[in-house]
Amino acid sequence: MTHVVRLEQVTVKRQNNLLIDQIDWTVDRDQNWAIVGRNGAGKTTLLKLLTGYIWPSKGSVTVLGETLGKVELSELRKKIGWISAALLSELEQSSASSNVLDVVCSGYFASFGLWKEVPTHIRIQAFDLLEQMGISSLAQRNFSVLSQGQKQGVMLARAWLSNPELLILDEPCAGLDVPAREALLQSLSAISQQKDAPTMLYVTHHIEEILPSFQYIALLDQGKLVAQGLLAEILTGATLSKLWHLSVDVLWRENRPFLIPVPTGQKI
Ligand SMILES: Nc1ncnc2c1ncn2[C@@H]1O[C@H](COP(=O)(O)OP(=O)(O)OP(=O)(O)O)[C@@H](O)[C@H]1O
Repeated sequence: MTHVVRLEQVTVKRQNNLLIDQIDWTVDRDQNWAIVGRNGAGKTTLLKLLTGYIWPSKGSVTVLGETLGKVELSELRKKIGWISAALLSELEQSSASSNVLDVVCSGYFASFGLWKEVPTHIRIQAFDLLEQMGISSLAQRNFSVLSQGQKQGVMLARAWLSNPELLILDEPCAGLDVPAREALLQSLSAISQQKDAPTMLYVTHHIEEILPSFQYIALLDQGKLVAQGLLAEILTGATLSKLWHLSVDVLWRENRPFLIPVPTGQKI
């Protein structure tokens, strides 16, 4: 079986700091992973490694069967959808005067802005996706005037349209209120249930965002992968308390985890 992601003994060192420390990690096609760790743990660095925006100091990185260093990155990136604060700020700069439908359609070309004629069937597909997400009324609105939650939804539709094999979500619900968060998660859940759904990697600080379709988790601490495997086994009060140096418990409802700080709030 071709692995979607395979990291072997990967280390990233910058100015004597170990950003990533000897990580071994394999993601298979039918696995969706949550990635959790404290601020500065190395989560975004790990994601940037997968798309070739950061180069390892040691070790090998293979993504969608291609070893980085031996592949044309622009071709590889066309197969990867990415939602992050960095992408949002790129879109805000490049698409300030574009309407929402055009921003979604730019996902088809993996470009910022539209430089080519969009085929009619792609426009229809883009509109259908917006409709499926309940935001088609925004289609003709200028992207720059959207609220944070609306922009996040448009980014997801843009990534969805590009039909990626790997979908990377770096804190996609940051700054969203609860209804906007749940709407975005519902769309994500719909994507995960499609035939040929992409493999998803989801970075978050909020475990209640981890949907039942995410069955695996990687815990990062100071650049090290300190735990990885099945969510049900790893996501416990004990492991999170150790990771965060804070007493917490995990409560499960409807197959979703919720964080409960232990009342004393004592540091462990
Ligand atoms: N080019 C660089 N040179 C030196 N240090 C860097 C560089 N890029 C990132 N770092 C450091 O690497 C560490 C990991 O950063 P990263 O952005 O991956 O963390 P994160 O887990 O995504 O954090 P957050 O949850 O706050 O977004 C941080 O301490 C950061 O300051």
